[in-house]
Amino acid sequence: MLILFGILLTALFLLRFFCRHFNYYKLALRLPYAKKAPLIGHALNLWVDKDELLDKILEIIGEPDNKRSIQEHGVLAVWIGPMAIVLVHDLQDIEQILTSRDLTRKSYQYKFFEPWLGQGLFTASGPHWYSHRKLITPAFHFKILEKFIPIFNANIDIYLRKLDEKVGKGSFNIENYIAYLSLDIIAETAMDAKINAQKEESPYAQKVKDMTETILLRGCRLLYYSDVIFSLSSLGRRQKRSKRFIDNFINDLVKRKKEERNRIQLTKNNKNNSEIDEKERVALMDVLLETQNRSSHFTDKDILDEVNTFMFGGHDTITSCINFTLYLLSKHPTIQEEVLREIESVIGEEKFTLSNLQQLKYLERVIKESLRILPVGPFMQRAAEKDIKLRSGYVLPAGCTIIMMIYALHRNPEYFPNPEQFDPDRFLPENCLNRHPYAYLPFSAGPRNCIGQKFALLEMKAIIAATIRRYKLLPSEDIKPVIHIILRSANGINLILERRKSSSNASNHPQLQRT
Ligand code: HEM
Repeated sequence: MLILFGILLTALFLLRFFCRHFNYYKLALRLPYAKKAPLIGHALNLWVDKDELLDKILEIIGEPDNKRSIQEHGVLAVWIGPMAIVLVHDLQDIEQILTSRDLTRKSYQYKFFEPWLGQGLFTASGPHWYSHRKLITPAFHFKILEKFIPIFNANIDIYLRKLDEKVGKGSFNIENYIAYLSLDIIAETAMDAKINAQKEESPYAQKVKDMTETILLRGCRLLYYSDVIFSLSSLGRRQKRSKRFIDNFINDLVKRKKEERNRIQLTKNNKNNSEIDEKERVALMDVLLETQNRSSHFTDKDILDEVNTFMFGGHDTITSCINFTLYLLSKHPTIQEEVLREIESVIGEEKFTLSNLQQLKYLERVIKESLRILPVGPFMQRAAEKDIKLRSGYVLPAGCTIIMMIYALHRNPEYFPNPEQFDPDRFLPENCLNRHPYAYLPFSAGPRNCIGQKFALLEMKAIIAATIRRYKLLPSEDIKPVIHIILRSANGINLILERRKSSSNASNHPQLQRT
């Protein structure tokens, strides 16, 4: 009797569930789909170690039937139990999604970032995101970015000293050298804080790494998708401790910054207060405080969320892209020498400035090509808020998760012939002329594109140029790309360094003399 009642209750529950989601299933079931076990779909295939996820997804879309379906229709639904995840490959569909006003909401998985980033730009949606995006955009103006170049220079000096110790010592993993350098730079540019991640064990840097790791691990364990189970788990408690530390650290900085700004305000009477002094040292946080002065809707919590967002968005991404580019240069000595020739002719042994970094056009093409082959954001996700009819006639139902396949998009031979070949000349102006603007999307596009891309390009140019100017990079071990939130290498970036003869010694190097 009890069993019969249980079966009836389950059937009623399922019936109610399918009735409520009738439209979703009606439309989702019409999409071309990757065939797999009934009911559970690909749930078991994607239940893999975090290092294998990229391979598994590529394996699914590489299966002959699925590949044909993607080429023919531009979309493929992968079922994970009752959930349809729609992989979108066609560049016109991707353009439609990225430019649609109804598709600015991020997918379910982004909620795992919320304990850290709150309602910062990366995670927010709707009117909150829209108004903040408008308020924060001026923070990335070249006038402000220019003030960051001395910060790049000073931190790069420390990095070069550290790397000097690796010359002549054989293969080593450069990954953490870049990671700590970019953390020092983003902490100083975003918060005006010297965290000295390169010099010593930095508790703040440790907590930031911890936060990223706990988010990654949560995403890999279905059980932890439940907020309750996660918050009771040891991983959830670890995340909470890191979050508390990070928030206290930033809130203290905000408090000190406000006091400092009040002091400065008292002493300058004749200046236009809404403008940032040309000579004044400025961090992204100052721009947020300036914004708060102008808009009473911008709260201290908003500042905390946005600073955390800058720290997240502006550190791992840059680290991964620089690491991949150095790796690719080590594998392509002729291109590496061309990069060196350009640095010698444009900058010589001088310090980096906004102007000379902007003139490194060949290096810019190298970085663009590196981001094509190894896009740091290989998949971009959205949650459909309304039904979306695609060019092919298929309809993505409201409620489904959409994954745009940037990794595959960048390998479309129609736009990038011989796609696995590393060839920076693909980005010569004449070669870009007739390319579809949505064929290459390392920073996304449309209203939710990367707000920090100009900042990123400048920093990456400075770090890569400083490295190549001083060392010849020799390859050591092939990388294994994996998705750990972003694309990175599972086995690190192992290289061999040789000091260049043309580069002057640390003692007479203009940058190194200052530290
Ligand atoms: C190589 C470096 C970088 C790459 C490849 C990159 C890539 C991206 C991509 C693909 C997105 C869109 C994500 C999505 O729609 O899900 C994005 C968004 C974003 N990025 Fe970056 N990024 C980089 C560096 C930076 C830096 C340096 C900052 C800040 C200092 C930054 C801040 C942001 C923010 C705040 C967003 C969210 C924008 C919005 O939704 O309005 N990024 N980035």
